Amino acid sequence: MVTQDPTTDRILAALAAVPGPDGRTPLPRSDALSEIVVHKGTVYFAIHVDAARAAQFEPLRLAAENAVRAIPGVAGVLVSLTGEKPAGGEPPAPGERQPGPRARAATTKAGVPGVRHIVAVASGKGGVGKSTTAANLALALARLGHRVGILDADIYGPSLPKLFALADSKPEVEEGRILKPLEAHGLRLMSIGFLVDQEAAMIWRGPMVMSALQQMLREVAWGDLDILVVDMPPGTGDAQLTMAQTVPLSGAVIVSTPQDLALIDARRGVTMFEQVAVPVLGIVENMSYFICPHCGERSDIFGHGGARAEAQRRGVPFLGEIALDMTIRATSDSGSPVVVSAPDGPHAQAYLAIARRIVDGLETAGRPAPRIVIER
Ligand SMILES: Nc1ncnc2c1ncn2[C@@H]1O[C@H](COP(=O)(O)OP(=O)(O)OP(=O)(O)O)[C@@H](O)[C@H]1O
Repeated sequence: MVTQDPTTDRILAALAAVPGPDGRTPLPRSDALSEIVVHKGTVYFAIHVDAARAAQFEPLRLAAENAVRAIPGVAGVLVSLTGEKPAGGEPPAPGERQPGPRARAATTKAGVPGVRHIVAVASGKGGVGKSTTAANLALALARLGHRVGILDADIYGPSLPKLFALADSKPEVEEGRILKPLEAHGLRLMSIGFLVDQEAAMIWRGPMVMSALQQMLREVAWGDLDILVVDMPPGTGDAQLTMAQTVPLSGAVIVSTPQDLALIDARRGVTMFEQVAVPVLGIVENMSYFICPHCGERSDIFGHGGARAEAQRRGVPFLGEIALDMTIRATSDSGSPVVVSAPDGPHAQAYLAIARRIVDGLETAGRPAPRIVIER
């Protein structure tokens, strides 16, 4: 027998029996319901509520989930509460000003209990080696003795399952809807790639992506962590800006290659984090230079040093250089990044040096500004 996905109309009809956030208007008629996505029998949607009162709306989330679960043919339901209004929501009242990015950041960011620092690893454009860098830096931070987690926020192109050879692994549900992170090489890991089909995630739009991210951040039993590394989606568009605003980041690391074009994008990345008042911990130059495996001669294929100069220009720290080397690629492809597979080699040492600078940067960023006392 071939079962068909339940139709959106059938789901809306079921949800009509559930009062929305105001306690009266049926959910489909309130402006709180996101788009509904159905993929292989599983129904996904989000309910937009006041972020400051999110816990209060848990019964609403459960009621919506139960109503949809009762529809014949529904294999699973994933409903999330989000604090974000859907795009094109109510315009501000006359005379009312839209909050600027900083104000919005302040109203929507709540810390993640048990997690001391959240650090974004970002890049202005794709393919510069951001995920490889994030994974190796997380491993290097763990080698320095910190308790480290890594969250793959790249919903459209998750890399963690491959980087840690966990493509067939699924997280266990711990209690209620709290997920247990996977573990590898002493890190706790979560990725959308562990939870849903890549095809399903590809069709998600802004609010769905945000709700999935908030869930991976807040409905995962991260436990006590010193640092949670977030592998951000590449680019500096609206989705990245919203993430930078809503994730309570202690700081951001920008990955760039040395070419001019990549550096222009890296500059945009620095600007984006500065706009939302997230300290930029520094820039990493990846694929910085090449050492010939046969003759050992070094060549600066892309014109090495551009990121250092860019960091200087922007007044942000330069964190270090990582070589373009086949072992970095091959070890990542085989699920055992270079910091663990060649822990004494030069690449692992380079990542460790960068990790130390990140820790220093976090300490400085978290410290109150020094009080200057003028002695007479
Ligand atoms: N230093 C390096 N030396 C050699 N290969 C590298 C290096 N860094 C990354 N790579 C390789 O480059 C490719 C892209 O890397 P990665 O997936 O980390 O980039 P990304 O910036 O996260 O890309 P996207 O954001 O588009 O997913 C991978 O095949 C990776 O193994």
